[in-house]
Amino acid sequence: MSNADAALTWHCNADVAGGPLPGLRGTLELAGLSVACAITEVYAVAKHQRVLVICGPGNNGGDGLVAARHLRHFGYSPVICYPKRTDKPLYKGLVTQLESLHIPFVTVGELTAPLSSDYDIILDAIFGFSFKGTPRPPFDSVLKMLAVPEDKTAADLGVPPIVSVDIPSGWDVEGGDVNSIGLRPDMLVCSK
Ligand SMILES: NC(=O)C1=CN([C@@H]2O[C@H](COP(=O)(O)OP(=O)(O)OC[C@H]3O[C@@H](n4cnc5c(N)ncnc54)[C@H](OP(=O)(O)O)[C@@H]3O)[C@@H](O)[C@H]2O)[C@@H](O)CC1
Repeated sequence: MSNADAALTWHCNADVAGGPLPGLRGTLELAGLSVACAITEVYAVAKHQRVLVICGPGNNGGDGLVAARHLRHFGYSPVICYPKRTDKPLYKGLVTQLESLHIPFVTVGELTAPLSSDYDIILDAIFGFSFKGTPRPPFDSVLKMLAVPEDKTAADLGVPPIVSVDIPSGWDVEGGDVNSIGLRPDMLVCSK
């Protein structure tokens, strides 16, 4: 059994450690762990160690914060961009856990093109099913860095493989890429 499988089994096993965590904390933990496990299956740490985790202001961002912690435990080197934080205790706790693991945080201004020079994978945890309208700052400029127009390739633009949580960020949950954001993830991790 891999470390990722062991972690997922532990989380889902109601007989250990009092069982799964309740409420939003529990769902974030399970979602984030599942995302990290999915990444280990597809992007081996030996070739994809440097992971940029971009977290939005809602629960999609929370999935990303949890995934970053597990990725670190699985041997990856995550770096987090979390430009719009909340004061909610659950989220402050997630950030404290990441800081205690010495996982670096970067600002949007510190992200420079081409991203492939600094990162092997991007984890897109910016927006999920509650995204509405057109992206507002600072996420509009982040999404532009991740966009790959139809007539270009990610390699042309130096955009690393993108793993999106639940929905490609900037896409409408029903209508798709109605704003022509151009974010085209290589992998989507979502719950059924
Ligand atoms: N059962 C569950 O709930 C579970 C949910 N889970 C995960 O959570 C995700 C849903 O989470 P969510 O509902 O918190 O919303 P999410 O998509 O993260 O974004 C909301 C934030 O985005 C912002 N925002 C919106 N539009 C914007 C714009 N145009 N430009 C800029 N900002 C904009 C908006 O800001 P506001 O409009 O309030 O100012 C708000 O702060 C879901 O997809 C899944 O991944 C799983 O963990 C497990 C169970």
